Amino acid sequence: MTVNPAHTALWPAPHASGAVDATVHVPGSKSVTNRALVLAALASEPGWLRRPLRSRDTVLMAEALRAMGVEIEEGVGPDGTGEFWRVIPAGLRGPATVDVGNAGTVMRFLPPVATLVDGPVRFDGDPRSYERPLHGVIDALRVLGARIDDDGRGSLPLTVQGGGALEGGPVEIDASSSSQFVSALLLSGPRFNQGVEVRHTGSALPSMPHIRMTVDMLRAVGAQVDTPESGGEPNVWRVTSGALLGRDLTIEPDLSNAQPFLAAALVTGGKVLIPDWPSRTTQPGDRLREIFTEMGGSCELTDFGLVFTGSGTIHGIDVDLGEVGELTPGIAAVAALADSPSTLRGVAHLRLHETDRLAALTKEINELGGDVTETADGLHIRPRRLHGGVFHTYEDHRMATAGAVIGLAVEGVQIENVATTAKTLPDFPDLWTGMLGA
Ligand SMILES: O=C(O)C1=C[C@@H](OP(=O)(O)O)[C@@H](O)[C@H](O)C1
Ligand SMILES: C=C(OP(=O)(O)O)C(=O)O
Repeated sequence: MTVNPAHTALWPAPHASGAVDATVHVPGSKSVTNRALVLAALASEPGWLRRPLRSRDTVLMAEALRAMGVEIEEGVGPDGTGEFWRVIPAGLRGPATVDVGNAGTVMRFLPPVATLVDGPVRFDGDPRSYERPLHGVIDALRVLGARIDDDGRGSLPLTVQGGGALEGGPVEIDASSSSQFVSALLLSGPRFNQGVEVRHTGSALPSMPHIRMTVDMLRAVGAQVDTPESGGEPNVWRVTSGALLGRDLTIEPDLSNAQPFLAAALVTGGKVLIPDWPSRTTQPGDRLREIFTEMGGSCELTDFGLVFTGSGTIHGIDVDLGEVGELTPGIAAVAALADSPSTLRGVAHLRLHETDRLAALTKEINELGGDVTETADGLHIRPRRLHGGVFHTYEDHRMATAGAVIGLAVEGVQIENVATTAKTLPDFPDLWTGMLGA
């Protein structure tokens, strides 16, 4: 096997010489871009995505849809409106091959789409994608009428034998390992003959804001969705069969990718402006306004965006992150630099994310001299004086950005494979050094 030199390269994380004072334009949301691509591909007329995120996860999604017959034109709009993708739906056809990389959104959102394809669709991806849970989607699709060939482990690689249509109807799943199981079934639900009714039967469902994002975006393209919040039964979502509209959607900045920049303000006692921070959003990153305020900063949502200011002091926090699990690595990094201990709870499912994030954070922070212990569902972090060293990233974009946050305060931190940030934020190294005025 050849080793990609980018994976072993070390990036010296810049150390902040003073308080940051910067405006950072954060590219579009991964979660919104990939939902918008799927919904536009399933619509009955063309649609537009403006300022889509262009990163490994979203390019994989676009390529996969193209492989199934969808046309996606790329261009640049007039007057600083940025890039756009014009999605032209077509009769979905196979045979097709889909590379999911290590994108949860691709590996979970597309098998339901593939049941609508006329022909087989083969799914494969990075080695880690074989380990990430997919059984909820596979088992549910079989109950709803799909034919899927896998090796019996309920995971990748697999082939969906698309029949051009799916019966749909009611299905029970345990989505406690990933909210994306629910989102996946709902997104394609309008195109199933009987729509879909998803009943979650397991223990706590993580990442509820991401399910709300799915529901909001479905409704915005004309789908009828009944949810627990709209008076339905707890843990039951129902999508009615019907045509979807093509829309013109401007993608919000990725608020989870804004996290390291907000953390920089907190860690250096500085100030960061994130333009275009939405006043209303389903993105989990919006919770950072509250979490990082409790950890010592303050924020103001202005006409220009979110202004986040650090006070020079960082406090520990005791917080349940079950709803906003993808924020955990960045919060752990800040917590390791705080003036008191932290407990991060409700995130056992992070053991099956891009890497086992609880083990990775514990090992890497402790190797810099930290004192982190894993609990059954999270982390205890007791801040200690840290020293430089290599921060390994395990092909996890959020490990890389978490290491960069620590590097601001600790001299001599080197991030292994910073290029892994390309999963959702290929511009990270440039945005980071730009923020620091380097
Ligand atoms: O639907 C989505 O866009 C996401 C849902 C969450 O997944 P899990 O529920 O698997 O944590 C989140 O962590 C992931 O980054 C994006
Ligand atoms: C868990 C994440 O990604 P994925 O969409 O691959 O699940 C993440 O981005 O933190």
